[in-house]
Amino acid sequence: GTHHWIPRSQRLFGGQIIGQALVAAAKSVSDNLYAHSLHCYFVRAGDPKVPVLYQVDRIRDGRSFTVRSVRAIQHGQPILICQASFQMLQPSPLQHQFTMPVVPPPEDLLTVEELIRLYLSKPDLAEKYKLGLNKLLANEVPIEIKPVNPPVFYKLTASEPKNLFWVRARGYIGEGNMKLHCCVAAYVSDFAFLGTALLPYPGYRAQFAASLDHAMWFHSTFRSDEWMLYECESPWAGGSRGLVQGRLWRRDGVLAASCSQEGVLRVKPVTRPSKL
Ligand SMILES: CC(C)(COP(=O)(O)OP(=O)(O)OC[C@H]1O[C@@H](n2cnc3c(N)ncnc32)[C@H](O)[C@@H]1OP(=O)(O)O)[C@@H](O)C(=O)NCCC(=O)NCCSC(=O)CCCC(=O)O
Repeated sequence: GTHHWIPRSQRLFGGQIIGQALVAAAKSVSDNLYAHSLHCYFVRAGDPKVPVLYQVDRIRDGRSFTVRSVRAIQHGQPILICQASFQMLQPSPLQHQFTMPVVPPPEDLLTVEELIRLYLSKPDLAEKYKLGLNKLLANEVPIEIKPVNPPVFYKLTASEPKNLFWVRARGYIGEGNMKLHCCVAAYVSDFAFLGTALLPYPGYRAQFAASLDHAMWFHSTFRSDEWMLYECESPWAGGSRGLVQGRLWRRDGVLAASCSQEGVLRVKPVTRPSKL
């Protein structure tokens, strides 16, 4: 595996490692099998200077379900362990899902880049904020995001640990095969996910944040290069960790995938200049 976007932390983006691990697992199963879940642990930081080797163990080929175990390796040591399970299509009368939240369509909302440009155009914006916003703009990620409730940059207001945004992979993937869309969704699902746990704490900034584990369940067909609504919430934080859960919705209201993640979150208070 080679690298795309590298986060500022200079450790490999977790979503990239999961997505590539799923590519590796999917290559070892037959075409009539579809990914339905994966469970991963991030055990070491990924090194952006070298590629990643994905080693797949064929755990079991069953009649309906097939399980693979993948180790992502760098410098001879695992950085991620991932179990992925595939199933042949087996329709059933048992079928239900939650209802997608009602939100404005992506066409009515601005991308993160457009929001940043809007902020940068404000004449009274302090120089130090301009620098930070320009850095964010230069941070070219292969994902497009349209927040439903755009953040007010640099305003220290606590909010509920809930976040809603439209998301899609940049560029055109096409119908392609469903396995590829699942791999791209795995990439997308890790982006800005753990940050949901920090929303109630604007007085603190993350000194060290990294995902510890990530699980996903794929429910229906979808296209990761088309807008999906990512509904994220954090039901709990404690012990220097935060738990986040997410649902990826197709824009027609079909639940495409569910995700869960726990991450280590070590924070320090934001220091504000004295008003005296
Ligand atoms: C999670 C860890 C770090 C756990 O390993 P560990 O040996 O147990 O490490 P550790 O003791 O936690 O140390 C890590 C670091 O935390 C420091 N530390 C330790 N205790 C404290 C403390 N009380 N206060 C403040 N700092 C503390 C340690 O000194 C370590 O710092 P250092 O790395 O030496 O600078 C490791 O397993 C690991 O690195 N796993 C990989 C995690 C990862 O890379 N995940 C994927 C990337 S994260 C991501 O992609 C999310 C992106 C989010 C987004 O951009 O939206």
